[in-house]
Amino acid sequence: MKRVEIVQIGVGNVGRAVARMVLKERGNWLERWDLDVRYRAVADRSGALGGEELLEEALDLKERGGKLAGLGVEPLRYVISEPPEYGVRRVVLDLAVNGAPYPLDLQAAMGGAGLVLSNKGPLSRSYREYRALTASAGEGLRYEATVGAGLPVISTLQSLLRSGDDVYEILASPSGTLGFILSAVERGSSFSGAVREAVERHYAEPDPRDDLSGLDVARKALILARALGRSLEPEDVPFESLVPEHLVEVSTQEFLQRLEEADEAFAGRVQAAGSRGNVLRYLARIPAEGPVEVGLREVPRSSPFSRLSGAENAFVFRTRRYSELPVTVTGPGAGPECTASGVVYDLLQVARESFERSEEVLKRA
Ligand SMILES: NC(=O)C1=CN([C@@H]2O[C@H](COP(=O)(O)OP(=O)(O)OC[C@H]3O[C@@H](n4cnc5c(N)ncnc54)[C@H](OP(=O)(O)O)[C@@H]3O)[C@@H](O)[C@H]2O)C=CC1
Ligand SMILES: N[C@@H](CC=O)C(=O)O
Repeated sequence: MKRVEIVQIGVGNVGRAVARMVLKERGNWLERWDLDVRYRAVADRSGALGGEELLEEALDLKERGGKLAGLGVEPLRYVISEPPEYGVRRVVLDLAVNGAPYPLDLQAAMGGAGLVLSNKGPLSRSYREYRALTASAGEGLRYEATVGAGLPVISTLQSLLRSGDDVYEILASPSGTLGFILSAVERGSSFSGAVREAVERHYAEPDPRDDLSGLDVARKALILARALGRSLEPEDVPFESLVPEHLVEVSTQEFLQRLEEADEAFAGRVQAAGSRGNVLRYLARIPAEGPVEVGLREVPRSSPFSRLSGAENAFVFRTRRYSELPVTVTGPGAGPECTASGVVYDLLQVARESFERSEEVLKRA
């Protein structure tokens, strides 16, 4: 039997969907691949809860907004420092937000654990830190869910590059939240109502201003540019904010309460584009060379981007082999269930490949 233990950082909307999917599906993995997957620990900001005994209770507690500390936790760094039992493969799932777990991700990768990310933070720090993480984790790193949630975006890019194609540029509408808001306002919803709905559907980042400011799109563009082989720094990807100036500094709670103050101006921008026969979309252009562009664009109704609605994303890969008719990946690009699918697929790939690699080594020995 091939034994795998999960250390999961983050038990938020995505984290809970992942844990529930693993608990539901793992019986099939055991039957099909002899893969025995168990939780070593789940962690939130209050610490790490070990084992599986209280896992269901922990998921319910987090659903209600509680902290794992209430169930008894140890520091996450202790769990990461302690190696798994002999023969057990560890996979760390970083489903947290922003860059804080980076040192633990790095430590886990250096210790030989697999690393699966939905969190964009660890891959969008300085280029030096990016290289340290990707070099340490090697083939054990997967991050499909960081861009386009469960859509096969990173894997499509990697298969184009690995098969020897030249990717000239990626054009994308990569924000579920911004796509949802823009298409809702086009149909007559208010900006405030659309933002609140994106939050309720769990498309948005914990602070939706990380979506509205363009930061989340810039991070995705940086991840794609780096996957293309470009050694860019975060400041090489400037982005255009849609957050009203006077609501930048207030708390998240106050921002959500005062959203109505931005309704008129936002509707005005959408209507002005509409009167010219266009729509607004928040796009990213990631060329193989030259500046990466991220911002709000007015696109004609004939553009494939104008047809996107709700949390739909689109990624258009223009390459040497696909120059006239580009490769396009499109579908829902946000939401806990879709994101969990991407994470769970990566988890299985990392785990299975890790056992395959050691079987190869044994065969050669
Ligand atoms: N929602 C979506 O559609 C998608 C999300 N993602 C990415 O997935 C990640 C998770 O998103 P989501 O679940 O919606 O976010 P949530 O805010 O719902 O959950 C985040 C979780 O991470 C925990 N956390 C944050 N910082 C730390 C830390 N330093 N150490 C340990 N735990 C930490 C939080 O702990 P606590 O509960 O204590 O606050 C919380 O449990 C984000 O990075 C997001 O960008 C990617 C693709 C799509
Ligand atoms: N907040 C993000 C979630 C996925 O990365 C989005 O809206 O696209």
